[in-house]
Amino acid sequence: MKIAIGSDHGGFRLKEEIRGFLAEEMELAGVKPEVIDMGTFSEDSVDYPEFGVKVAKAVVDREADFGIVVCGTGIGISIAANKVPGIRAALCGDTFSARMAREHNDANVLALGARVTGPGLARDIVAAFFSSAFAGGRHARRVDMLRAIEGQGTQG
Ligand SMILES: O=C[C@H](O)[C@H](O)[C@H](O)COP(=O)(O)O
Repeated sequence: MKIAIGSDHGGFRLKEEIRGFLAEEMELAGVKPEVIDMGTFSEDSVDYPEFGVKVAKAVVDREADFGIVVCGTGIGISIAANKVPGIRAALCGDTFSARMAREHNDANVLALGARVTGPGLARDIVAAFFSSAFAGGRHARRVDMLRAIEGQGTQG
């Protein structure tokens, strides 16, 4: 499974930590990940929309199966990712939300706030997200409605 990951300067350190533990956590879920790091690559100040969109485009262009985006709060970068049609980015600060984001919303991007969520909890959130699967059924109808709002029909 390919995972695109990106952050601004506020999320840089947590992005680096996630890169470190992602393989370990996902292999526990029986998945071998390939991580595509889309930056940023230092703590120098940058603008979160650039990195949210880079990760989102990698997902809709199918260069990656999922994305992870990180900024200070996770808010700005998740808003940016969600501007790209086909993206369902979920800002998660707890493991229940991470599981529901996959099971109910078929989220394809996980957003985290590095100034809100510590690395230990972030690790558990990542594990919960990637060990959960879309439940379909009534939720598929609702996700189709989200796609319709984008004017994309049922594709994407
Ligand atoms: O939603 C936006 C993010 O939290 C950014 O990481 C934050 O706004 C960056 O703030 P600053 O430029 O003060 O580090």
